[in-house]
Amino acid sequence: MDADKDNILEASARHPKPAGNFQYGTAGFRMKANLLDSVVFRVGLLAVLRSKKLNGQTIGLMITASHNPPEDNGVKLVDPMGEMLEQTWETHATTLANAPSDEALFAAFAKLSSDLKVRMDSPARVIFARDTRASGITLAASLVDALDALKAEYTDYKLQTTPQLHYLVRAINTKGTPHAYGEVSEKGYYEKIADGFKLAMKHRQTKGHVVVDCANGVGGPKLREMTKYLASANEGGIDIKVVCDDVVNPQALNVQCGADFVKTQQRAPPSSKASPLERCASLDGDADRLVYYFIDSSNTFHLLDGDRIATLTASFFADLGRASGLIDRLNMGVVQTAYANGASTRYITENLQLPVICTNTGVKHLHHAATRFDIGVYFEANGHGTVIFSAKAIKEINRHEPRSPAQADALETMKSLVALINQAVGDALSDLLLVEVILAHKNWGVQEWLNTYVDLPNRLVRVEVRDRGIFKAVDAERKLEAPLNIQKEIDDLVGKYSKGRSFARASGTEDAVRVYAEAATRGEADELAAKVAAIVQKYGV
Ligand SMILES: CC(=O)N[C@H]1[C@@H](OP(=O)(O)O)O[C@H](CO)[C@@H](O)[C@@H]1O
Ligand SMILES: [Mg+2]
Repeated sequence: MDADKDNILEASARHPKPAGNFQYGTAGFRMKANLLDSVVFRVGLLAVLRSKKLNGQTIGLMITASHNPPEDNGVKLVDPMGEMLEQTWETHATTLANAPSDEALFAAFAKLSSDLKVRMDSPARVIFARDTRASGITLAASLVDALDALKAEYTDYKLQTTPQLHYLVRAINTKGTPHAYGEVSEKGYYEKIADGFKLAMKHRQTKGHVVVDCANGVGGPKLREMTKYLASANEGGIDIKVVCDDVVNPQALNVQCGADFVKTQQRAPPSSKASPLERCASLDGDADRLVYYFIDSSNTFHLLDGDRIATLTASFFADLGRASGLIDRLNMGVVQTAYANGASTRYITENLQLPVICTNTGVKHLHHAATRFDIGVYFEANGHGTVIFSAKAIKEINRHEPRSPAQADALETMKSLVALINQAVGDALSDLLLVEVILAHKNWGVQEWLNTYVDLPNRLVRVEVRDRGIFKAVDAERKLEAPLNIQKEIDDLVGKYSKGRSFARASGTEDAVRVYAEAATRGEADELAAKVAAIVQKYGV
């Protein structure tokens, strides 16, 4: 520890902490890039500690601020199986990030390593990557300074999507085991997904092309790369038209395009030249979120968001379960948050007859709940999600003896989807191909997909209050237990609206309270949202 002490103190002096309080939030640390130097350095120290604690398993570190503006950046850690960092360690990250001086930082580091019984002579391995933000290169250098100070082994994977980094972490840590996830390289990532796609598309064909807006981020070059591993549509592959892929000008990132723009603005990027019924999709800045959309023959815009991807995917797996004869052996379910449109929840429970779990916001909560199913489909309405398979599901799928050619076909498709789907984390590129496979199997276009159910009109508003901390949510964030009496006022109001549903909760990523409302008509949804927002405002002064 003494040698570490000198090294940490010396290196930390090059990365002084600015004023302010930092918090490892829903998506790691995220803020203006010029405030992040010390944070990234310190998260690097924690990554080393985490790897040592786990006997040298590889930990991932991603430098990205996803859909935030170009001048922001962020950092998050990836655990050995490609999952998000274990929650108790988020607190440790926050502790290190806020140590007021180099000495205090070392003291906090030493205390953590002793409290957590980390063997400092264990090896430490870290891999890292970044999105296309201009600040990413300097921040990666701050990270390397931390890794060098503690003599950790590391690999810089440079530009990658967030899900690619998760893939690499999982592939490294499962290499040579019976659960080997795939070859440890970017090429291995494309090959695994493309092989799954090709198998799933046997005897099927995609209809026309899909236009993909890449938010002018890292998803652009990576999607182009992936297309090299896929055949064109007339050879059983897919025609992908990549747009909004300007990564030369970093200022263009997420501006007037990308999944967050499309979802929150409920419209196509202004640069879109889509014609009626043309299939369009948008990724976010680090390519872990995906939404689809189209304009119909009367030029009306329709969004096919995370709820739609969840319902489409769940219905397809239910079909495959029945067709393969595995339906009774595997339990299947969907995980959503309170932001899921009520019509989607109803469609899943009533039409698909599948259970739905509602969790707190943040994919780690959804992912965790989805592990309760053998085949768990989870998506946030904003387009972040995936499907995960239990060990039992994989075993059943691999050993089941089909009793007919139809069963064999369904089983083959299931196997190929296990390869195609990025089970470590929601992945826009893998989700895109998953949707394309399902549409091809169902022989559907976007209109048929939309026709499965009718969304309830809804409204999401942001309310700024003095202290959002006083709003304490319970029941998967659908109710407020504090301030006292606020929930009763909201309930009384909601009761007056046909198909009314509304809730308020403090955002985990922004200094605001979010209010969501849905009702039978657009006018009522807007009115309900405005009135609940007024209640929040009243309690928030
Ligand atoms: C309503 C909404 O879209 N909330 C987002 C947003 O969380 P908030 O806690 O609502 O700020 O950011 C999270 C992280 O990116 C994402 O997981 C979540 O879905
Ligand atoms: Mg993202």
